[in-house]
Amino acid sequence: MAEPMLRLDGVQTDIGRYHILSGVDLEVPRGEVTMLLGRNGVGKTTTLRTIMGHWRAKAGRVLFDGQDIAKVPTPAIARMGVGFVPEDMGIFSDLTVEENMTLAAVSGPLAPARRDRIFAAFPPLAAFWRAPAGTLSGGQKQMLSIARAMAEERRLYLIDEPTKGLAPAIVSTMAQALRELKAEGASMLLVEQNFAVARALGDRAAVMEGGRVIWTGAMAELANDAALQERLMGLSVEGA
Ligand SMILES: Nc1ncnc2c1ncn2[C@@H]1O[C@H](COP(=O)(O)OP(=O)(O)OP(=O)(O)O)[C@@H](O)[C@H]1O
Repeated sequence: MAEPMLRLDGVQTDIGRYHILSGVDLEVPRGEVTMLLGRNGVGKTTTLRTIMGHWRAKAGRVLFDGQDIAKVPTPAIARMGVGFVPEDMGIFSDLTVEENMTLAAVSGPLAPARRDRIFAAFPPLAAFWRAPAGTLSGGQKQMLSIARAMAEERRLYLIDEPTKGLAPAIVSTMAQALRELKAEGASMLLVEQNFAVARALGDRAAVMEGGRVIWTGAMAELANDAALQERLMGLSVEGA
C-alpha cells in the first residue's frame, strides 16, 4: 500500500504540566480527506498544532510523506508543503488582503495563476484586495485564511473548523472551495463540527476522545450509523 501523506504513531503532547495528547494514531491517505472529529476539548486542535510543530510531541512519530517531522521547525514544515489554517484564522488585521497573501507565499512571489484561482474560489478577496483584512466580514476573513494556505502548492492541508460561526450561504462557499481543492488531489486533515460538511467532504474519519483516537473508518460508515455517532460523540447528528 502507498505510504500515506500523513501518519501519526503514538503521538503524545504536553501543554505545560498538562498531558493533552496521550497517544494519537491516525492517517491521511494521499489525495484523501480525513475528518478529525470528537467533542469539545478532546485534543483536535492540539493534534493539528503538534503536526505543525507549534507544540512539540514528547513521544511518537509524525510522518509526512514518510519523513519524521516531529522535530522539524515550523517554517521548514510549511516549506515542505504543509498548509495550516488555524482556528483563529491567523490573519494580520492591519495588513491588506494582498499583503496577507504575499506573506503567505513562503517560497517566492504569489503566482498570478494561483491568485486568479483564489479569486475564482473566493470572489470577495478580489473585491477587497487592497483593503485592510481587519475590515472584512467574518466569512471573508475565513476565506482569506484558507486562501493563505492555498498561496502555494501544498501537499497537505491542516484546517481547523473552517465553517465555525459562519452563515449558511458562506458555509456552502467554503465547502465548495474545499471540494475543489480535494478534486485537485490535495490531501487534507480537517476538523469540522458541522456534520453535514464533514459528511460531504470526508473520505475517512478519526474520532478523538480524551487525547487519543478511539475510532477510525470510512466517513460514510459513521454518517450512516446513528448509534455509532451516539457512542463515539455522545449525540446523534443524523440528519444534521
Ligand atoms: N494553551 C493551553 N494551555 C493549557 N491547556 C490547554 C491549552 N490549549 C488547550 N488546552 C487544553 O487541551 C485540551 C484539548 O484542547 P483542544 O483545543 O486540542 O481540543 P479540541 O478538541 O480542539 O476542542 P475544541 O473543539 O473546543 O477546540 C483541552 O482540555 C484544553 O483545555
